[in-house]
Amino acid sequence: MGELWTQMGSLMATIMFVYAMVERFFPAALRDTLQIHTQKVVNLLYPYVQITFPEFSGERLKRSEAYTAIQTYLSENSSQLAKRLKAEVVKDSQNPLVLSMDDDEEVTDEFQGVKLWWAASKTASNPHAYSFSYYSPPDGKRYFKLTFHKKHRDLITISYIKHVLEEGKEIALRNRQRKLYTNNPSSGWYGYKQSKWSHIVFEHPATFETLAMDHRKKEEIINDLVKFRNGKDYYAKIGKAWKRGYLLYGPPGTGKSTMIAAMANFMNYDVYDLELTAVKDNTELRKLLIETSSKAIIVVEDIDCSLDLTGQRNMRRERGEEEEPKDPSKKDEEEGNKNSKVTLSGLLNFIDGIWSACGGERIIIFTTNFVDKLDPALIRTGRMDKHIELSYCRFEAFKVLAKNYLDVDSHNLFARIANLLEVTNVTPADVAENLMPKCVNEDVEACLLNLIQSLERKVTEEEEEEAGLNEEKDKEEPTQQENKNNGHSVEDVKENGFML
Ligand SMILES: Nc1ncnc2c1ncn2[C@@H]1O[C@H](COP(=O)(O)OP(=O)(O)OP(=O)(O)O)[C@@H](O)[C@H]1O
Ligand SMILES: [Mg+2]
Repeated sequence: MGELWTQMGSLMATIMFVYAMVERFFPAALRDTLQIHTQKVVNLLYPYVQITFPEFSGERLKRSEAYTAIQTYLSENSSQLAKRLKAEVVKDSQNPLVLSMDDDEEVTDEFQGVKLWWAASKTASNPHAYSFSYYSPPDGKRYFKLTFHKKHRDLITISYIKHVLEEGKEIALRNRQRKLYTNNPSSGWYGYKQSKWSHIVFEHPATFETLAMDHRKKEEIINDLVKFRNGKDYYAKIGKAWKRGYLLYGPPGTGKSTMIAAMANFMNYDVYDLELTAVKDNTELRKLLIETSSKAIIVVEDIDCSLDLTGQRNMRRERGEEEEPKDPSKKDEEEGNKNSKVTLSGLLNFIDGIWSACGGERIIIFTTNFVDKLDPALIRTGRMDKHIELSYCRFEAFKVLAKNYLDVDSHNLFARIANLLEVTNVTPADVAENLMPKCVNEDVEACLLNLIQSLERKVTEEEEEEAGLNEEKDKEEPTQQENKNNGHSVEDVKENGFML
């Protein structure tokens, strides 16, 4: 063994000596020729192909998208195999500390039975080369190097690299922090911080499991969403933009906003809450649409209150008929609307005009308490493809709320509650409020009894109200009859035979 080391040492020394001689005495031109020929010989004998993906490319030295996608792909798939890892803080990620392989580390990957090698490397540092550049690192340029056997060239260059880039982007999307956006008034669109949307991190805990509604209806919505999410090729095949509209309608407190949050969590989409009254005109509306990303839900809450979009009312005005008397509480709202010149046609174009197709994979949701007030054109199929009614709380929805709030599946008070929920209309919001323990020592039974009391009170109130109405009706009826008989009661008519 000792002899072997001695021989190796002397061989190395000889190589170094010859290399130093060549460097020193060979003319530069001759040296280059020698290098080219040596490379050719090596290429003949070396059966592997190498591809490098530099971190910064292009004139503006922007971080390469391919590099980022490869880094994400390798972090997820191969970081367990690497022995030396690098921890980086990544902005907008669910897990801000991301581990990736360190420089000069190598991992293997396999694709369709073919083995390949990824290495993370960096060129020697040159502190002067980029001293003026903000983007470039002073410690050399990083790159990934992919090595594979030349007989798999087609498979790797055509399929594998595409797979890595797509998978990397998909992982980044999955791990990103989702955002809730709202539109800025257009006065803030210019200047130093020009942005049409402001955002915060979207952190609503609602899910379809916690949403109280009919089980079958819930399943139907989930299936519809899954079909939409996987429908990229289908939408392309039928020549339709990859988007879908949902209209959520029902009384206040029945879970419309909660369902939007559950949908966003289920689909892993961002939410754009569009405040229509802050949009000046149709052009601005289009600009806002262009600035939304794909994998997003665009929401217009209370569409009936946002703008004067009720076609019926416009038609009535055209016919010169009187409008319904205005609710004084809506005065302020309408005054705000006067500043907005967004028209119904602008909104229709927003939903399904040519511009709406840019980006793809978007869901548009309108919510309203009064579905009948909306223009049929606004909610026709193709614009609002699926109409979902969220209604009052029945027993099945109650069971979900009882599970959420009290963690019970059954109780002997459930039967009474079921009967009460059949005869009165209460919203899930009301039921939820009653189920919530009001102090630390309130147990399940106390909460259920609270609910029963509140439901019974409501039933009694409704009965009294109905009795009052009937009484009024009874009083009114003879008066009407008297009027008809010119001031004489039915009995008068019968007795005296007055008839007109
Ligand atoms: N179907 C439901 N499932 C679970 N919780 C619900 C449901 N409906 C209402 N809630 C509860 O009631 C609260 C109010 O519900 P939400 O804001 O979703 O109602 P909404 O239909 O959007 O009302 P509005 O029409 O006034 O905007 C929620 O915070 C939620 O806790
Ligand atoms: Mg709401």
